[in-house]
Amino acid sequence: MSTLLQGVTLPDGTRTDLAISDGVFVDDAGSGAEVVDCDGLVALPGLVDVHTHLREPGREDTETVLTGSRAAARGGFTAVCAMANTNPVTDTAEKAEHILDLGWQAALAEVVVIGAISKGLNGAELAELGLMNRSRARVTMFSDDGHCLMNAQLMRRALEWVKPFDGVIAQHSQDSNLAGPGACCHEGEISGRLGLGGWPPVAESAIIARDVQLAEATGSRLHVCHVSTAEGVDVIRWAKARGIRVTAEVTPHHLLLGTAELTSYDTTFKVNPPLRTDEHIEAVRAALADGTIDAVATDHAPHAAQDKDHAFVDARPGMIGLEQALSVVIETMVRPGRLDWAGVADRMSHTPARIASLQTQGRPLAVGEPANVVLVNPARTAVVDKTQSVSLSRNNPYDGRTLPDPVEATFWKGRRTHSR
Ligand SMILES: NC(=O)N[C@@H](CC(=O)O)C(=O)O
Ligand SMILES: [Zn+2]
Ligand SMILES: [Zn+2]
Repeated sequence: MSTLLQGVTLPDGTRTDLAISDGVFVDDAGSGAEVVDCDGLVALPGLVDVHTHLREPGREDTETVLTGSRAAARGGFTAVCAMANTNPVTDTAEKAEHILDLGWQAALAEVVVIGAISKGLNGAELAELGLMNRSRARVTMFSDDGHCLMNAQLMRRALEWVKPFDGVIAQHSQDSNLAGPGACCHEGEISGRLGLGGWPPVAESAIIARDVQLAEATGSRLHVCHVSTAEGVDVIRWAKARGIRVTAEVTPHHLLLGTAELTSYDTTFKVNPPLRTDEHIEAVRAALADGTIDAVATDHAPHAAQDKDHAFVDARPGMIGLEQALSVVIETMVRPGRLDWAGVADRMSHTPARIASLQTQGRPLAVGEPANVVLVNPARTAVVDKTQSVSLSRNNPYDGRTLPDPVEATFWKGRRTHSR
């Protein structure tokens, strides 16, 4: 099976042909190769998402490993890291291997398993970190995402535990003790106006500050999930300048959407951390541009209508994002000139692959490398229609919006996993 991507533009702007055979880039695809006309298309290395909720096992009505992989491929992703807050929680080697096997059965993207830090996400007792790492799933990233790991001693132990295998602890940085009663949006003018409890920015930055100090004390790797505040960015910038081993991600929705979405109390826009005000949106965009925030991660969080159709305070937090992630990054970062294609390749492929210790993802588009590639049409725009999603859920915050619609085709290990 060979393919020739003819006349494609690389992230650095050079125009070339890319030949694929047996899953890798080769010098010559041979005479029988399928030729793809890539005139006007940019090739990016397959995107890597370090933060995806796939909901299997437990809520297969909202997403499965298969449907989530489909959404990933459609969004240009060749790898997704599956968060541990399933039911049951991914907190043992056996459960980690189960998710891994489901990923291989779906065979539409590399499904990388994230293990829980604490048993059952209870925040009290460490899960089997070492056994998950030594399992077939080779778990290197651990997170209690959905919950903030509040216990500093447990955080310290987790950081120490993953150090021998250069693992990473990914924290959902929201200090629950600093949340207002029923906190479900940004604390500020908006929470007062809507009469909703708020999350102050310091609830995020105070935990990040604690955790980077623990990362420094242990010499271990910390990853900060979904940074949403200027204050959080400031702490990360300080920590990096000090040489602390911290990486951070921002979601597409925190790059594009703000508190203005909440005035209709539409629970699609309820998410943790909450959508913020313009000053914070500007801060995370600037931080992604200058590398203080290392990566874009979707936090794709599918929910059923029955879990969203409630008063704002009671609805489940989270929104989907795999299919429109690149669209939003183009809209907020590429079109305004804040990231070029090489920058997009870095923030959405090379760097997330490094954070998750993936050997065959985030590689250069070069002979001998695995043929993980997404073909991007930079000019195309469309109106997002949530009913057209291949995700099982419809909590799509971009529904009805005109956005770039870039993904023409995705190839994982040389095999086409999506085409328009
Ligand atoms: N982001 C969310 O609001 N929800 C996520 C959990 C999380 O990422 O914290 C979910 O699992 O639904
Ligand atoms: Zn989270
Ligand atoms: Zn999440």
